[in-house]
Amino acid sequence: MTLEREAAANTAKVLSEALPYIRRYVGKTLVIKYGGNAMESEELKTGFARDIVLMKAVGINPVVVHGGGPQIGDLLKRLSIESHFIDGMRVTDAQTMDVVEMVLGGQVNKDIVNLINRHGGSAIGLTGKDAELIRAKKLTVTRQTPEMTQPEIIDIGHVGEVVGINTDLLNLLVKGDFIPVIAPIGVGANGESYNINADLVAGKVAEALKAEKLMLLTNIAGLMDKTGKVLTGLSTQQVDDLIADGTIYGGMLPKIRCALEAVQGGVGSSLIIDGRVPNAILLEIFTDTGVGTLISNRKRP
Ligand SMILES: Nc1ncnc2c1ncn2[C@@H]1O[C@H](COP(=O)(O)OP(=O)(O)O)[C@@H](O)[C@H]1O
Ligand SMILES: CC(=O)N[C@@H](CCC(=O)OP(=O)(O)O)C(=O)O
Repeated sequence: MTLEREAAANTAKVLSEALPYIRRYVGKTLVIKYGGNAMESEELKTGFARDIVLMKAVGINPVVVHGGGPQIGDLLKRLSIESHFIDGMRVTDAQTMDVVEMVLGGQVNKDIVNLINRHGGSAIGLTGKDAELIRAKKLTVTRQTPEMTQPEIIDIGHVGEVVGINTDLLNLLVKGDFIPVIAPIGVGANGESYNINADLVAGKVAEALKAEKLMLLTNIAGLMDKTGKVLTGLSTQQVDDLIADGTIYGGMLPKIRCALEAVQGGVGSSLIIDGRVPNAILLEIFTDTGVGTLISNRKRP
């Protein structure tokens, strides 16, 4: 067999092997959260866009929620505005909120939409303000140390939590074969803007759409223990213990919480996977070699 013929035979084999996986997910909705850290190169972004277009082409319905923490950080730095985080959430004053809205709703959202469309998809970019897609209220953060008799309330500014998702809009777009690309900006009862952690938005969107899967693409192999081993199949209690002993901190806190909550709220399974691996989404959906942290009521199929 010539080399060309051998390569073609391999391609045909790979496609054929994907058939049972494609059949399993046809017509199902998958919510994919694309973290700002997993957008670190043009090559990765292009690969992500192609994976999303391929999913749609075989009849699966991807809904994308994106982050952009590092990109917000870059512009804040250029503007000499300092920012800091509490429990993985950016403390957001009015000035920072303007920057968040510009970067997430403008630069990052349109960049992803453009990439998907250039590769043959029909992506529509939205923030939570479009048709009130993400209704939100101010997030209350509390902190308690062993010395304190009661928890103190910490004001982290214009940071929100999701109150409701406009599923009519998303269902309409999905039915029309569009790919929604959502920036995690919420709108309050009086039209005010809220900065919401993108993982939390993805979890709530997945719950509201009763998605088959929530995939959280990040810049690490998964949720790891202190020795660096990727942990999978964790219960709420195990996660609570890992938070209490400091194994889970920072940006992983909202991620693992929303992965658990989504499954408790009816999503088939949640996954935390390494978005730096080329074709991470395809590996997870169309093969048995998916890796990362799986939270599910079922066993990995
Ligand atoms: N137990 C843990 N396992 C893996 N990563 C962890 C853990 N605890 C904290 N982290 C941190 O969480 C980060 C992922 O969160 P984040 O930076 O917010 O990603 P993203 O931008 O993809 O949402 C990791 O890069 C790591 O620094
Ligand atoms: C409240 C809060 O922290 N919001 C995030 C929103 C973006 C985000 O979540 O981006 P990643 O997924 O890339 O981390 C922020 O301001 O960075």
